[in-house]
Order: sequence, then C-alpha cells, then structure tokens
Amino acid sequence: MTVKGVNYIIRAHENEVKNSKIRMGKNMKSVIIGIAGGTGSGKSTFTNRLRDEFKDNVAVIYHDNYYRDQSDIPLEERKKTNYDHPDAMETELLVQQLQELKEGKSIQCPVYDYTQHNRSGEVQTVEPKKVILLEGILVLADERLRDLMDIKIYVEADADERILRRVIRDVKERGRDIEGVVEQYLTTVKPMHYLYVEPTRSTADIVINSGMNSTAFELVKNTIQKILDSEE
Ligand SMILES: Nc1ncnc2c1ncn2[C@@H]1O[C@H](COP(=O)(O)OP(=O)(O)O)[C@@H](O)[C@H]1O
Ligand SMILES: Nc1ccn([C@@H]2O[C@H](COP(=O)(O)O)[C@@H](O)[C@H]2O)c(=O)n1
Repeated sequence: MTVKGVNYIIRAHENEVKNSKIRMGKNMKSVIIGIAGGTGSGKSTFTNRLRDEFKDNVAVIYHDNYYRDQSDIPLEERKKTNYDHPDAMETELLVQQLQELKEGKSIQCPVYDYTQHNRSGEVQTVEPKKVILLEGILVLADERLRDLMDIKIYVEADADERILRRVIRDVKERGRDIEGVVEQYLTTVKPMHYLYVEPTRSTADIVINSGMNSTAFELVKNTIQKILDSEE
C-alpha cells in the first residue's frame, strides 16, 4: 500500500507522549501553510523536507488522503475517475478537520491507497500543532481552504519535467503502467491542471521554482521557526 505521510504520522503518535512541549497550548493560534502546485512539481518533496526539519513540531496534512471513498464502485470503474477535478475530493471533511485542529482537537485523518484508487479504511491520528502544512494540487482552488490559510505557497515546474517525474513515480510507487499514466495525463490530468491548478498560482503569497530550491526552503524554514519560537 502506498500512503503519503503515514510513517510520519505513526512517528508523531509514538513521540507524542515524550514531546508534551510541542502540543498546542489552549490559547495558542495555529498557522496553516498551504503548499500547492501541479502534479510532479515537487510539492511533496518540499513539504517532506519541512517535515524532516521540524519533525513533530508541525502537523502535515495531504489533501490526497481526502479523495472520496469509492468502496461502492468496482476497481475497474474507480480507475476511470477524474482525480484532478475538485469534486473528487471530500474537501468538506478536510475543512471540518482543519477547524478542529485549530480548536486544539486531534483528528482522525483518512488514509488513501493509490493502488486501489480508494481509501484504505485506516485512519491516522493527527495532533494539533502550532504549524500545519497542507499539501495538494488543489489546496488553493477551494475558497474555504484559502480562507483558513495564513501562508499560501505554489511550487512551480515545467510541464515536461512534471510528467516525466510522474511517469517514474506512478510506475515505481503507485502501481501504474506507462500507457495508463500517459492516457490519464492526456485525458484528465493535463486539462484539469490548466482549468483548476495553474490558475491558483496567482492566489499564492510565494511561488517557488522547484521543490528542491534551497533558497526558498531556507526562507520558509526560517519563517516557520519564528512562528514556533513566538509566544502567541
Ligand atoms: N527538482 C527536482 N528534480 C528532480 N526530481 C525531482 C525534483 N522535485 C521532485 N522530484 C522527484 O519527482 C517526483 C515527484 O515529486 P513530488 O515531490 O512527489 O511531486 P508532487 O508532490 O508535486 O506530485 C519524486 O520522485 C521526486 O523525488
Ligand atoms: N486514485 C488516484 C488518486 C489520485 N491520482 C493522481 O494523484 C495526483 C495528485 O497527487 P500528486 O502527488 O501528483 O500531487 C493527481 O494528479 C491525480 O491524478 C491518481 O492517479 N489516482
């Protein structure tokens, strides 16, 4: 099963008792940082670098885990779903859970299985933290999510680089074949990108060229450190 972020969440859970310092205080405000960008742009790379830097001091939420449950549809049909349209996501659940995190409550986040094109049936406990990273192609496309965010980031990369990376990743990690990735890219991923993802670039506070951009990483890292060090 391929699951974004599950290792982190399990580690976060194990360390929770030890690290009472990193729990959010009752009156503490949490800051939500949205990290958007096209498929293969390097969003997860950038987000995971921040997660590795700050470990349990930040919560990380992947919008992909909120793809709708499709247990009532056979696998062959699930393969045909348009996963790049906003309706494919249960964003209403994500909005509700982000509000709960902001209120200092822990949440049970769904866990997605790309190989089955469905929720895995498992959930991860995510504890409230002062900084919440929210990653996904469409996180800036939803006004409710944008309104909850304090900092909006868009990771950019050329389309040819993105699709090349995606082919390799989807074959290696998401149980796909090359023909399937190309077919999906041309029929849904590419048109939806230009309809729903790329237009959100203009809503971002910061546009980053590549998820491996060290200068951008340092700037965002320093900003997060300041937030974590602040008394508020
Ligand atoms: N700047 C880069 N140069 C080369 N490979 C990259 C770069 N950024 C990301 N990758 C690789 O491309 C793949 C997709 O990156 P990822 O961060 O998962 O993209 P996204 O989350 O935006 O879909 C991963 O295998 C990652 O290691
Ligand atoms: N069952 C699914 C669900 C999603 N996808 C694709 O994932 C992409 C978003 O994830 P990134 O890490 O690439 O940002 C999105 O473009 C969907 O097409 C899928 O292929 N199958």
